[in-house]
Amino acid sequence: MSVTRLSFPYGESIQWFSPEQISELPDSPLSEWLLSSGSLTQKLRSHCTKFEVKVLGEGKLTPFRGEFPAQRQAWVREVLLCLDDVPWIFARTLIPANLLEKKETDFLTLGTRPLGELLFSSDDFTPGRIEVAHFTPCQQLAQLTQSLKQPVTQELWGRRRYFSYDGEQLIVSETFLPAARQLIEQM
Ligand SMILES: C=C(O[C@@H]1C=C(C(=O)O)C=C[C@H]1O)C(=O)O
Repeated sequence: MSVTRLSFPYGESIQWFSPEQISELPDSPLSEWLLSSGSLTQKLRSHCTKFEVKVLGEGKLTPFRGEFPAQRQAWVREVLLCLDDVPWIFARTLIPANLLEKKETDFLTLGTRPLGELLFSSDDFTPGRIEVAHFTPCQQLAQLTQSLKQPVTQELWGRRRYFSYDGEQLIVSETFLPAARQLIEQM
């Protein structure tokens, strides 16, 4: 898998909705994956022999318009979650400066360990509501799927979750790549 770090960030500005606002969620089992409340990492691990986090990039960036209104800058982490060498999830996490300061070592030394191991390993972080999105990637993310040899033939589904910690919030968004949707729909 040849992905150039030169293109980080890959994320795009996406319109997120609460599930109730979406007239047609995808059929099950994809809808269950989208709305599942536990750790996505744990769910993914149970469907593969080899689970891998490939870090596409991390750094202090300006969020997209409307992505994190209260924050002018945030620590952004983008990764691919790969199952048996197949990229399933493009994940983009935004951590506000105040929260980064409180848990700096944890976040900055994460590396290829899944963020979920930090967020679900204690009661410190409280998962919030899930939002969903249904979109056609058009810029960097489209180039990324091409470079992964996963052409986008139908809109992608994604989900976004807030996690609260000591009065702060971080945002985790996860986009199901074409290969993931194909394999989930065969389950
Ligand atoms: C939030 C979780 O962590 C996963 C791992 C991520 C990472 O390592 O950056 C990002 C999003 C998640 O899919 C989870 O497991 O639910």
